[in-house]
Amino acid sequence: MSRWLVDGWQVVIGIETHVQIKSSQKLFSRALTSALNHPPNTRCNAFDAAFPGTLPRLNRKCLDLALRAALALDCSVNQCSSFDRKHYFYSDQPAGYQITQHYSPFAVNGRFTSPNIGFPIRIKQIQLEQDTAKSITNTRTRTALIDLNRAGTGLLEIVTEPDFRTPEQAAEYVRSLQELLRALGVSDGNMEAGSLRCDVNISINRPGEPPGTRCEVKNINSVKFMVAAIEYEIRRQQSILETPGSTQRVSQETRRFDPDSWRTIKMRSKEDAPDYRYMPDPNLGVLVLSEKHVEAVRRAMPPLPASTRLRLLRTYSSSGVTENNIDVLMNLDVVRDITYDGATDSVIGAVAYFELCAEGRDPKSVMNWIIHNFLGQLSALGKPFSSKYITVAQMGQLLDLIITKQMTRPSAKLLLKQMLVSPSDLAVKQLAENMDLLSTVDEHSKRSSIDDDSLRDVCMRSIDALPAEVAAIRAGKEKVINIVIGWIMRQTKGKADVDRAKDILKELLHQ
Ligand SMILES: Nc1ncnc2c1ncn2[C@@H]1O[C@H](COP(=O)(O)OP(=O)(O)OP(=O)(O)O)[C@@H](O)[C@H]1O
Ligand SMILES: [Mg+2]
Ligand SMILES: [Mg+2]
Repeated sequence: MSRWLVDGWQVVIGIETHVQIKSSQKLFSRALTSALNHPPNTRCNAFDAAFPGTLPRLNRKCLDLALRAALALDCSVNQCSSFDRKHYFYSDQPAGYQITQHYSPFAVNGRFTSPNIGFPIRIKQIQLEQDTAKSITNTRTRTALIDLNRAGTGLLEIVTEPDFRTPEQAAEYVRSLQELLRALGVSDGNMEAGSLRCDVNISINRPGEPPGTRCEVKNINSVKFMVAAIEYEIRRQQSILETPGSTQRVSQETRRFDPDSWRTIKMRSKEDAPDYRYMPDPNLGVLVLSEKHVEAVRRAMPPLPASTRLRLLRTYSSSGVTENNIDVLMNLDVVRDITYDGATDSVIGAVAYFELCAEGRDPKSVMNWIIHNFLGQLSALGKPFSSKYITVAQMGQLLDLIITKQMTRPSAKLLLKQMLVSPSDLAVKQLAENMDLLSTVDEHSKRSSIDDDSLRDVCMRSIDALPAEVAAIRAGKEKVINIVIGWIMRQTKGKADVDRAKDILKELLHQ
C-alpha cells in the first residue's frame, strides 16, 4: 500500500455513481423518457408531476436492466427488497420526495475487477431510484423554470466501498463501468449528457490510523473533473491536517467541483445536512425476485466487454486486426442489439456491424474500410456511429464491388459519402450505376477498365507531369505515391485499377 501514499498520507476514495437506465419509459410511470432535445414538459404524465390520485407502477424493463448490472458486478440479488421515500423540498422534486431503496436495496456485496486497478473493488450496493426534474433558475428575476421531462426517469445508484487509493484507480473504475453498462445495454453512460454522474467521497489518514472524515464532491460529469476534484481535495485536506500547531480537523462536508477555478467549493456541512426522513413507500409493495427470473436475466446477458475483446482478438488478430482497431470499435457509443419482450432493436453495435461485414471477406480490409472511411466520413459529417445509415448488406455490397474491382476505391469513397448524405434502400450496385461510378470492366474477367498498356502509358506521363512528387518518392517518401495515383485517376476518369497502377509506378520509378 505504501506505494500509494501522498506525502505520508493514505488516500481513501469511495464512489457513488448515478446511471440513467436506458428504457423508453420511466421507472414508475408510462411516460416516455426524454432526450436533451425534447421541448420542456413534453415527456411527463400526471404521476411524474405528482398529481393526487396517481400511483406508481414499476417498469419491468428498468428492473431487468438493473439486474443485468447487478449480475455483471457480481452482486448478491436480494430476493425481497423495498422502496423508500427520501424527503427533501426542492423545486425539482414535484412530490417532495424521491422514491429510492434506502433500507433494503435489490443488490448488495458485489465486486468490480479491472486489470488496470490490480485488486477488486467492493460494490456495497445497487439501488433503483427516480431521477429528478430540472430547474433552471434566473437569479435576476429570482424565478425558476421547471422542466419535468427528466422527472421519474429510472436511475441506478451504484455505491462502492471506500477501496480506491489513487485518482487514477477511480478514473479507471468510472471508464470501465461506463463501458460495461453500455455493453450491457443498461445505460448510454454519457457523462456529458448527464446519463452518468458521480459523487466522489474523499478522505486521508496516516497509515495504521482509522479512516479520516470524508468530504463528498457531488454531481461530477467528467472523468477529468473527477481526477481534478480528488487531487484538489487531497491537497486541501492535507493542508488542514498539516497546519503546524493546529488541532484542526477536516469537517464532513458536501462540496461541488467548479470547472472555472478547478477547485472544490463547499455547498453545506454535515450540520446543515438535510434530514431525509426516510420511510417505506406505502404505495409500493415488496419487490420479490424469484430465482427463476434472475436466472432468465442471467442467461440473456450479452457478453461482457472483456470477453468480447478477447474473442475478437482471438478471431481476428491472425488476419492483422490490431488491439487498437478493436478498442476503436468497442469504445463507440453504440446501441447493442437487445431483445426485449420479443422486440428486437434493429440498430446494431459497431462490433456486430464489423463482424457481419467481415463474414467471408478479409477482416483487416473490412476493419480498415470501416474505421478509416465509414467512421471518418461520419465524423466529418458530425454524426456518431450508427448502423442505420448504411445497412450491413449495403456495406457488404460496397466492399464486394471494391474487392471484385468493379469499382475503384476513390469511386467507392464518393459513393459512401453520397449514401451517408442521402440514405437509400437501393442496392449499392444500382446506386453506383446511377452515379456512373462502376468501372467499365467485364464483370467476369474482373480486369480493370483500361488495359495494362494504356495504364502504363498514363503512369509514364505522370512521371513527366509531377517531377517534384516523383523525386520525393524516389527519396523514400512513399506516401507521396498517392498524389501521383490521384493524378492518374483523374486522367483515367477513375477507371484505373489503383493496385495495378501502384505496381506499375513502383516498377517505373525503381528501374
Ligand atoms: N472514510 C471514507 N473516505 C472516503 N470515502 C468513504 C469513507 N467512508 C465511506 N466512504 C464512501 O462514501 C460513500 C457513501 O455513500 P452512501 O450512498 O452509502 O451514503 P451517503 O453519501 O451518506 O448518502 P447519499 O446517497 O444521500 O449521498 C460510499 O461510496 C463509501 O465507500
Ligand atoms: Mg448514495
Ligand atoms: Mg453520497
